[in-house]
Amino acid sequence: MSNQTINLTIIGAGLWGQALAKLAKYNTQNNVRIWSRRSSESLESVVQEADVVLSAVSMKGVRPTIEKLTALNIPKETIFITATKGLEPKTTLTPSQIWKESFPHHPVVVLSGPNLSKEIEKGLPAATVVASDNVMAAGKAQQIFSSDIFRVYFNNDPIGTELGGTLKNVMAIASGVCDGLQLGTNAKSALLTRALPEMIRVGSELGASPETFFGLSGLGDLIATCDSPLSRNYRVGYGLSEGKSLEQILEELQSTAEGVNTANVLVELAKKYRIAIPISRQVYRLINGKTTPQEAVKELMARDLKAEFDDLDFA
Ligand SMILES: NC(=O)C1=CN([C@@H]2O[C@H](COP(=O)(O)OP(=O)(O)OC[C@H]3O[C@@H](n4cnc5c(N)ncnc54)[C@H](O)[C@@H]3O)[C@@H](O)[C@H]2O)C=CC1
Ligand SMILES: O=C(CO)COP(=O)(O)O
Repeated sequence: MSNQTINLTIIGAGLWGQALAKLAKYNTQNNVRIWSRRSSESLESVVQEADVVLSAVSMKGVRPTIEKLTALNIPKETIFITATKGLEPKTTLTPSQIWKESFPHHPVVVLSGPNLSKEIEKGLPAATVVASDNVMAAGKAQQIFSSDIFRVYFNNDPIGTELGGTLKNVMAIASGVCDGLQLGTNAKSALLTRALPEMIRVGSELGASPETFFGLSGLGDLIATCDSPLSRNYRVGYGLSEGKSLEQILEELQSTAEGVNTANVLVELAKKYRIAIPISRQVYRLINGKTTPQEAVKELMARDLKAEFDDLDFA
């Protein structure tokens, strides 16, 4: 691995932006700056010299951040890394699609994996994926973050990698409900197993490779988020199972739970492309007050009987 200094600017000083800054600083050859809306420095001053700009803002911050950056004169060699897990409500685009649309001549890399920020902050070992159609850019992202506490894999399916991390947030809400209602290990296992083909159906329709969902950013993040009270999305589901309102849960959370917005956008996408999303649909109904946790479980159990693999095409 080269010892060349890399100038990295991280935009977004939330939980994930700070954890990623810590990982990047762990490798002392990186020169790391972190910027947020509340920073005293101008955005221009922190991106001017950057080789790589990483965005770790929440979904609602992606478009405003990009609008600020497009007003600046950023050299086209600058690599953008997006670490946001969400879908844009108006356009249903993923963050990397928005970055690519706004910066068509820049390399864009997706970073996603089973990476609960609290564990990363403690220095516990973890792995992630960087995905891009630009191999050199992905290699640079790998170089920035790889260390003896963080193992970084590469793939060339940015959309699949991004959708794994995005769609599992909706499943984490369902999983929190499952645990909160004490439905047992069999139910939880069935839920997570059926969540994966649902995610793959959506991904395939949007141009992702099915295989990607069996990797760290898909199955890996599904396991991490659906089985940990450290996940905010899981906590949303758990709270709903206790009869709390979504408003109360989000007020108590004081943090980002992307699965709520993602479920709403996903239902629109599913309608447009006619994709079956039974689990996500129940999550959507639940967060919008159209069903109760108990009713949602009943409806999932009462669906028409079908073959286990009739809707997946791995060819
Ligand atoms: N915390 C975690 O464990 C992980 C989070 N992520 C993803 O990273 C993203 C950020 O998550 P967190 O840092 O945990 O959330 P957070 O709530 O701690 O921070 C959100 C960040 O987005 C910024 N932001 C929000 N609205 C904005 C706007 N309109 N303009 C500019 N900036 C805005 C905030 O200033 C803040 O820096 C989310 O998409 C999340 O799914 C991904 C992997 C792990
Ligand atoms: O994406 C995450 C872990 O990979 C973080 O999950 P939450 O956003 O549910 O906390």
